[in-house]
Amino acid sequence: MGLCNSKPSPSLNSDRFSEKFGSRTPNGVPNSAQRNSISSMGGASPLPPSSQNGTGNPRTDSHEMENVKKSPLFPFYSPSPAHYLFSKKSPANASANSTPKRFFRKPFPPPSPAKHIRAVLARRHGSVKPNEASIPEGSEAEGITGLDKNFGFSKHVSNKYELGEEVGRGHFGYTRAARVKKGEHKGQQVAVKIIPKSKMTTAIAIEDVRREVKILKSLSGHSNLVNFYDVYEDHDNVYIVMELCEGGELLDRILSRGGKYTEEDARTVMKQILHVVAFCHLQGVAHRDLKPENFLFTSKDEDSLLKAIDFGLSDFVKPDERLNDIVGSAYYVAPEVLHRTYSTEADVWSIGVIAYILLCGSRPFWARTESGIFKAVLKADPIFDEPPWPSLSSEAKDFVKRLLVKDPRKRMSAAQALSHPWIKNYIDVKAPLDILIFKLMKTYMRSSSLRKAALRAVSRTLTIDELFYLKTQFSLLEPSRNGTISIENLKEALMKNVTNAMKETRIPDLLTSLNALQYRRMDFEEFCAATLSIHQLEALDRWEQHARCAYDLFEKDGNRAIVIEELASELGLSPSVPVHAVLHDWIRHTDGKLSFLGFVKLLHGPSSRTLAKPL
Ligand SMILES: Nc1ncnc2c1ncn2[C@@H]1O[C@H](COP(=O)(O)OP(=O)(O)OP(=O)(O)O)[C@@H](O)[C@H]1O
Ligand SMILES: [Ca+2]
Ligand SMILES: [Ca+2]
Repeated sequence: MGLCNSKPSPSLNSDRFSEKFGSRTPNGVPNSAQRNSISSMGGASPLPPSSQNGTGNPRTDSHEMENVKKSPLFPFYSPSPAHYLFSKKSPANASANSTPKRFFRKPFPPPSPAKHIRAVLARRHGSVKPNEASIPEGSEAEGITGLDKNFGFSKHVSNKYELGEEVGRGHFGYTRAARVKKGEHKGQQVAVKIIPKSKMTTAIAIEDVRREVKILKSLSGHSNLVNFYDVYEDHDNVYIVMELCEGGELLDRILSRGGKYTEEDARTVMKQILHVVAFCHLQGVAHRDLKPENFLFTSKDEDSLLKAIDFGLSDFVKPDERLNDIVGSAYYVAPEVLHRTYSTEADVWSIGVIAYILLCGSRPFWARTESGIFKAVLKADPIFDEPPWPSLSSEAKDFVKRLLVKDPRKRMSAAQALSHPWIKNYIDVKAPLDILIFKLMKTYMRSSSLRKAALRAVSRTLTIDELFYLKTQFSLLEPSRNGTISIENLKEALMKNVTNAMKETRIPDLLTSLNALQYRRMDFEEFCAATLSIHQLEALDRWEQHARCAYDLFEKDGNRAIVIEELASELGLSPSVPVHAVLHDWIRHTDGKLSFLGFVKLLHGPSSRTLAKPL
């Protein structure tokens, strides 16, 4: 292994530009209510009108950036609907010393509550008009005729729970603290998310609530996921009873630190987010609305546990399935979601946006309008050369960059991100099983022996960091004493993590495609070949070097003479492809063996799309 010694290129960044950027306010944080009401104050624009190009991308318009710099003071801006202007109650966590009208000195506006993509609001509420998403108190569930709003949940929430003060509010529901009135847990404090039925004006909206409950119920139990207790309904509302998290939203903590975390603190937060998201993905659940408002601390302590909440937009996704509805919150949405073909990788993008915000206090993709944000997400590269980035570690930058890769196949998985040097070199992490391993193994098992030999050559060029992740995953599969794994090991590892969600998404079906392992075992060397991701390696600067080294190794003991027709069938080309013209350069004319070009194409696996891809 590691014969070619390919190492990551040294960082070009240094600390010499280190600068504290971002003025702080003396008085602390606005809570959700104030954050929203600040946003509503005249809808203040963070940029002078002349400087807005609608993309939010400074690289697309350096003039815009100059204007931003010349006008350093921005009103704190959020385009979110101002719920509290329409609510009679103020939330319980309003604190007297928070600071409305704060001013930030930043090239981009700091984080604020994210607004859902319009399509999301439309599917829950029908057509969307300004402020429609705000939830009036005591609304009636008259709704649209013909919609069945009976969920079959228990009735009479007040028999068991005494509802208390409101602790938070989103676009779809509001949450109240409550006390258990009777039974084993009498006296215990809980949270009750109340979703008004009057807001469920479409069949999709009703289905979303049903799924929110189903997913929360089936995933409950992970230490970084809010615990589900009960669900009720009455004529007006659905009530989801869960663990009360008393430490507030991650967004509030980011703001209370002037919009920026130290690397060390950001790492602690990231570790917890990645853990719970890797768990969801292993179960086949995409959260689809990851943002700092949807992570809550259990207590006010600095080292409090962080919990994922709000599975209102989440969905089950089978291993080979792609989702296609545009959901989420604009600032956090992944490019492939906008292209309407995506899976769990989209959550990892959102985590990248959160990581970016934690480390520098600004959003990576910003514009005033929804379409402007989308344009930035699709086209713009986030800034990494403005303060504070030059003073942050090169590992931190690499970590964020590898989450914010536009091509989802090249993006790290959540479990992989936990093995990234920025995390694993500094804190102890018990890596979770990665669903990606099973998916890659499935493709490998279906590959021809020639492709397997090519992958094996690549596996021998992996760096220590890349091998670290594979070693951890291999050990989670509990190899026997002679260092090999069987289909039984794979099954047991999955079953250790099984929940009802995994049954729904038929994750265990992945094992059928690995059936060939019934008759043999796999050693670590083959495991590396089976589970390395060519797409991810391709995204690295040193890919060319990797591939050349691998080709040299392949030349020594994998390359053989091959005729064009055989190669065409290896690549799964359709008979309509003019193979002689297309594959001409893929075979070396001197000895009839695979050329470097042919080798790299072969690595991508059997697909006629291989033809279209540049090297
Ligand atoms: N278990 C809990 N403990 C304490 N507060 C909670 C809990 N669950 C939710 N909240 C508070 O209620 C707010 C709204 O809850 P939630 O995010 O589930 O609603 P939503 O309407 O689906 O939100 P969104 O607008 O993001 O879709 C949260 O941001 C949080 O402040
Ligand atoms: Ca929420
Ligand atoms: Ca929600």
